[in-house]
Amino acid sequence: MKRQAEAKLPTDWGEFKIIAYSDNENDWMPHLVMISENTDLSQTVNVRIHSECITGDLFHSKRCDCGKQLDAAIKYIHENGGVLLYLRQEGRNIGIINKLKAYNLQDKGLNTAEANIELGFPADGRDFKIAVEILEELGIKSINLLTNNPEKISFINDSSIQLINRIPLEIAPEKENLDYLKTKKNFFGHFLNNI
Ligand SMILES: Nc1nc2c(ncn2[C@@H]2O[C@H](COP(=O)(O)OP(=O)(O)OP(=O)(O)O)[C@@H](O)[C@H]2O)c(=O)[nH]1
Ligand SMILES: [Zn+2]
Repeated sequence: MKRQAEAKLPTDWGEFKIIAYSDNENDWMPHLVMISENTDLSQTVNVRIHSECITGDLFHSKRCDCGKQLDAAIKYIHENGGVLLYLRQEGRNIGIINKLKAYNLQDKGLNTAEANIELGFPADGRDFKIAVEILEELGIKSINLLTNNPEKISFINDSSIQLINRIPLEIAPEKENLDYLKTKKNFFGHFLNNI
């Protein structure tokens, strides 16, 4: 995992720097990092570790809360300083094709975890090793993490990175994603108070 390229990135939210990380300089899908201007990486840094969800992040799908979490995280990071890690872990690491197959199974009554298992995958195929590697490469030693996911918390707690605070990133449920959020809370143990 290496820093392959970086550039200034002005956005609707404000000024960021974007960095692409990959083993291979010709990788078309490198992990991406957005750093808000004036972020001091030697202090405790606000960090969002976001797993790619093209349907939610780009097409504003209502099946999940990913797109709204991404927008809220970028806004928070712009306002308070911080770093967004955009990890290419589409569909909790099963890829977009399998995620669409999982959606069909969910339409037949399976929940998000059961659908993954029915397709022969773990309920959640991610780990956050890459996130730790990237944070280390950036020289970050201490973070506040924007998440509701207890797995991310324990992964960071077992790493070289010091976790100071969890910043909740809870989105108001809608009827289309209520079952999805219930599974997040009841099966995966996410800290969700509005469900
Ligand atoms: N396999 C599968 N993946 C999904 C589904 N809905 C969303 N995802 C993926 O789930 C990932 C986001 O993970 P979530 O569990 O929603 O949230 P999280 O990032 O673990 O937790 P937070 O930090 O609180 O947001 C993205 O990669 C999405 O593409 C689904 O129904 N099936
Ligand atoms: Zn999503």
